[in-house]
Amino acid sequence: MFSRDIGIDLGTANVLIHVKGKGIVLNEPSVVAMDRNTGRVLEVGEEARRMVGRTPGNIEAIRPLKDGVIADFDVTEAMLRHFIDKINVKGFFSKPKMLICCPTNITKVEQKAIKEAAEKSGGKKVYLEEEPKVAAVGAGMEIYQPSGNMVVDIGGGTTDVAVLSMGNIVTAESVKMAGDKFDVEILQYIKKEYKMLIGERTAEDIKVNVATVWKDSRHEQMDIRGRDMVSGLPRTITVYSEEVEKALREPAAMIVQAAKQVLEKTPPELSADIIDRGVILTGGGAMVHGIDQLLAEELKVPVLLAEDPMDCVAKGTGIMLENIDKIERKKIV
Ligand SMILES: Nc1ncnc2c1ncn2[C@@H]1O[C@H](COP(=O)(O)OP(=O)(O)OP(=O)(O)O)[C@@H](O)[C@H]1O
Repeated sequence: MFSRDIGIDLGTANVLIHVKGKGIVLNEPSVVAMDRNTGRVLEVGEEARRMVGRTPGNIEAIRPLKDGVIADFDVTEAMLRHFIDKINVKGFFSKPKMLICCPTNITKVEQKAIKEAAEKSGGKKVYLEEEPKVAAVGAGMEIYQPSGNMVVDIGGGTTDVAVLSMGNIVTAESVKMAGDKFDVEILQYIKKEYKMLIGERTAEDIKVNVATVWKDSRHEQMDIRGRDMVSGLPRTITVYSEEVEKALREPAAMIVQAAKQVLEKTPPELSADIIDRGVILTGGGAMVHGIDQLLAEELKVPVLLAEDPMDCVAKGTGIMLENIDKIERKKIV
């Protein structure tokens, strides 16, 4: 019977859902707005994100997955079910297979609960897969060959670095430093340097429009608004690429360090392949200006940004589900 298998990138910053034959059908921030008094979920996704930093006392906008781990399991489960229900799985002809890609560091108990939540939402068979592997597949790497492929997946909460060969991870590292932490560093820099408080959204705007992690490669400026810590009044200042580059030096160095550690542990034959093929960057954090140049300089290997880096995991789930199909069909024959 016609089936529409579903792949889910359950990320710290965003949730993406890929449906076989349709492509990516949902892409929303991993945010849930709740009533603090009743515990009731008010909004999920984009609507909830608009509320971050702008809610009255009784409403809270939560990111249930923080730093690449599940900070609030019940809310994560509610969010997952909301998104699956939104794409109306129950309206599909047959119950779909689901492949979910969740943070690398979650516990066995959490894995089981995520599987159960997906099954309850209409999944026939639910698989969980490791994020860097799926990201590499989604970026078009031939990870099933006996050769070394290196991927650096810079998400919202974590950066996962992995060398893969013959379909499996050979060496890997995961650090809690990625796109969202860059926002926090920028926020803290503005606080320290200008004695001004800004919101998460403003910090992210600075990261996207002004920041760079590669010295002298970007010369932008932006007027930003916040609250003066001394007078308590609204204030506007101008920030420049050069100062943000300095503020992001340390966090960027942590990502470089994780990649170096992986290369140091990689068997020499696979290292040779990586020199030929280059390192592929995936995840939204990989779009931070200059990170490809910084890594290329530090690792002494070519570094390439994947096409649509934020979509790699979701696309990868689609490709992997087709492979599962092929394996299962072979078993039947
Ligand atoms: N143009 C851009 N420039 C810089 N950063 C960006 C850009 N677009 C998105 N980002 C950042 O990408 C991050 C989100 O990436 P992504 O959606 O891949 O994370 P995730 O998969 O949800 O997280 P994780 O892998 O940690 O679970 C956010 O920090 C966001 O600010």
